[in-house]
Amino acid sequence: MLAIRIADVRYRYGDREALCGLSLDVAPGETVTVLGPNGSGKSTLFRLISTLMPMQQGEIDVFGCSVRTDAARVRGALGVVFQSPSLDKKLTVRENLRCHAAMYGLGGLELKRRIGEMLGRLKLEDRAGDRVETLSGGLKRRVELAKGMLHEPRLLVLDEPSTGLDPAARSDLWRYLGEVSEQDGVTVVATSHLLEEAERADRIAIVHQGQVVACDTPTALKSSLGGDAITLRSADPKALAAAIEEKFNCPAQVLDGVVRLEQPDGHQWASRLFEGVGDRFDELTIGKPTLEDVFIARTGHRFFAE
Ligand SMILES: Nc1ncnc2c1ncn2[C@@H]1O[C@H](COP(=O)(O)OP(=O)(O)OP(=O)(O)O)[C@@H](O)[C@H]1O
Repeated sequence: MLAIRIADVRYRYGDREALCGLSLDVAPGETVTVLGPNGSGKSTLFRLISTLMPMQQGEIDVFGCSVRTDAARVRGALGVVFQSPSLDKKLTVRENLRCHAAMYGLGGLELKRRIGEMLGRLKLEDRAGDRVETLSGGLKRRVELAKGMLHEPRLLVLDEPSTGLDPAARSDLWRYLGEVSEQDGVTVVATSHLLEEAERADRIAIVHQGQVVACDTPTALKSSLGGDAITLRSADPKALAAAIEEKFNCPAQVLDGVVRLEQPDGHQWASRLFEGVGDRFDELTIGKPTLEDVFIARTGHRFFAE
């Protein structure tokens, strides 16, 4: 049984279509990043999976339970970490965890055990009695995670979990997510608009304008481009692209004033380009394809220009 089955989901806010037939399957125990630029529909998808908004069209099942007809069971299987802080600043770390546990009917010795375990795993033991308002951003995120994991969910969904974290705290967060996935078999689905952190997951679902445009392991996505990414800067990029296409009979794309090609043998292409059209460009760069190159290849847009 799949951990999540998302089939042809559409969602509109008035005239604006935020999800346009989005489909994605997630297997139990996987970590998946839903990667997309601002406005691509990630938070809308997160809200639908976590039953915070009613579905309009399409289906979402969590461990076989429909978010439409079985929302209570879906919620029982889910741990949710929101983009905006959900902690009570005036309460201590332990008090926040206790309040959350009450909503799941947890109490007594079992609750004590779970709180102790979460505080230990997230290295929060010595801060358990501190008010949340006195904690750093990274520590607060760890408390959010402890809260999301307290009732031992089978699936953890996180909306932009590294918002406001510095690179070290972000790395800690992903190490922890890797641990819960490997040690506890928890399925992790996190939205992100950060290319570099998306690569920490087993698979990446790239979302553009409310649809999944590519979904695979980070390595497979990058190797799907089949070669090196070559970029050329020129005073007249359109004329340069036209000259390359005519001379070498290969596609050359102009994006944000830069000419781009993808070719399997970048270095040989560099000498060909210098010989053939060297007088038309000022700078040539060759690199292994990045996730941004994958995004450009699949959408025709730059990731951060959206
Ligand atoms: N409450 C709302 N009312 C109207 N339009 C909305 C609402 N929430 C989101 N939208 C629109 O739906 C589209 C998708 O937004 P969504 O927040 O799901 O994207 P996102 O990928 O999470 O973006 P971000 O990374 O900026 O959080 C956007 O065009 C957004 O403006």
